[in-house]
Amino acid sequence: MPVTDFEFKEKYRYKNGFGSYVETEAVPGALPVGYNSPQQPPHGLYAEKLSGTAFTAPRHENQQTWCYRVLPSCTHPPFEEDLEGPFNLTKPYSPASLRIIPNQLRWDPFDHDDQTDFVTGLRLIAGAGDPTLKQGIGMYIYAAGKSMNSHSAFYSADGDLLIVAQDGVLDIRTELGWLLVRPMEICVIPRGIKYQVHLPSGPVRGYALEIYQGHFTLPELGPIGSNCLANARDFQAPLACFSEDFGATAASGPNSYSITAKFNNGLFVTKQNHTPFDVVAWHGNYYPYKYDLGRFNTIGTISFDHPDPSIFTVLSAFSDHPGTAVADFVIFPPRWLVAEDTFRPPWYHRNTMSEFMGLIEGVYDAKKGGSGGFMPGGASLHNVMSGHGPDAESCEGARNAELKPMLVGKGSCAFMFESYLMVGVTEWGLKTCRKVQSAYNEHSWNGVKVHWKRPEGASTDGHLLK
Ligand SMILES: O=C(O)Cc1cc(O)ccc1O
Ligand SMILES: [Fe+2]
Repeated sequence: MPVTDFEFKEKYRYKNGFGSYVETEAVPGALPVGYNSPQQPPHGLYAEKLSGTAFTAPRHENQQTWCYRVLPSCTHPPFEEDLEGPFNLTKPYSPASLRIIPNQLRWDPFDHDDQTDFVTGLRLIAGAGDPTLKQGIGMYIYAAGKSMNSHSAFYSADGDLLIVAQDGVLDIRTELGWLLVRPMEICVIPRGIKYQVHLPSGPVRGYALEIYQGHFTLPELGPIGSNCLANARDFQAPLACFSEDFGATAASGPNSYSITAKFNNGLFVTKQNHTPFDVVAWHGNYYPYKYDLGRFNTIGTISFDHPDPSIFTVLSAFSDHPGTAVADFVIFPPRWLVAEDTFRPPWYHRNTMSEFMGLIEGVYDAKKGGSGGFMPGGASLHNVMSGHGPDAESCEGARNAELKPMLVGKGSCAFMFESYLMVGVTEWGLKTCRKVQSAYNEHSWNGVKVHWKRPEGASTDGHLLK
């Protein structure tokens, strides 16, 4: 069900629609009419264009936003590399530092951290490819106990970041307006857009997926038709919202704003004497957005067999090869299972894609919950062609279950980042976090029983006895 318990605030008004062209102004008349870059934009604002695709990208892919702001973004001294910063990567970042292994991995819930904010609490756990080539993905765990300083902002030049709120509320101020993201909600912050994360309800923990290439889109619906899964109207874009604090009049003195850029998975910092949240109006189709996973219209079989999990795709980042995703964001929400004469949990499988999973809340139907199991705030990784499937207990339960209509996953939601890329794990993911469950394989699958009964007349070497 959709998340409904929110306190209405003027700042949480949104424009609905996925990939829509949005126009929003916090002050009437701030958007120039007809022009993008008039000689003198209204109210003494500067026009600044933010591109999300190459200028010459085909129309159906082209993404850009025109911002009308107090000062342009270039007005700051050079960046300096934050070598002491807490970001958990080797410096400079190299894809070669990732451990690319076939082992099935599962992590206990990741620790909360009172000392970090959203940026210092962001940990790369796994990934593939290279931000400098604009190819690949990064998967993150975040844990933060403090709001970001009100004079700071963060952006990533590496890609678009999809944030999955697992525990605690994120109140995100972006250059283009505010997004409130609660557990069971997600948001996407596109490459380059600056933001500041506040924690109105205390500590937070969650997951994030960065795509170094392309953008997230809605999956094709094929014969499903024009509705279902994530409907376009349920995606929400912020409205323009700005502060005034700049130059000699800056309330907090010179260069008191710090801007942190994630650039090739390193952090770089600059200072400036004006707030980056000074966009009074904007228009375009390149903007951050949020989505309430409770609005996902889940579909499934009403006859038999377990369909592919692609029916649960919320967002997909397409590769150049149709149907093969750089990354799919897939959820497993509560749903009715009615399949007859069917092994209802996920089948045992080996997948040409890699599967990173997390649990937002509840219990996942194919895995034990509780201590040592798959727990909210934990994760698992089943890399390319690494066999996996229900643990022994879930398997026996499913083989022997009475197959009446059953609601699975009530109060639960697992998700998957599925990618056609082979994924490597960072040092933090394998060691430093100290959450890897060393007995994952043994506990899950050692107890998988042999049910094979050799039919009368069959030999033990596969040949029929004459
Ligand atoms: O491995 C998993 O649990 C995820 C998954 C779920 C499903 O219903 C089918 C295939 C699949 O990989
Ligand atoms: Fe799987």
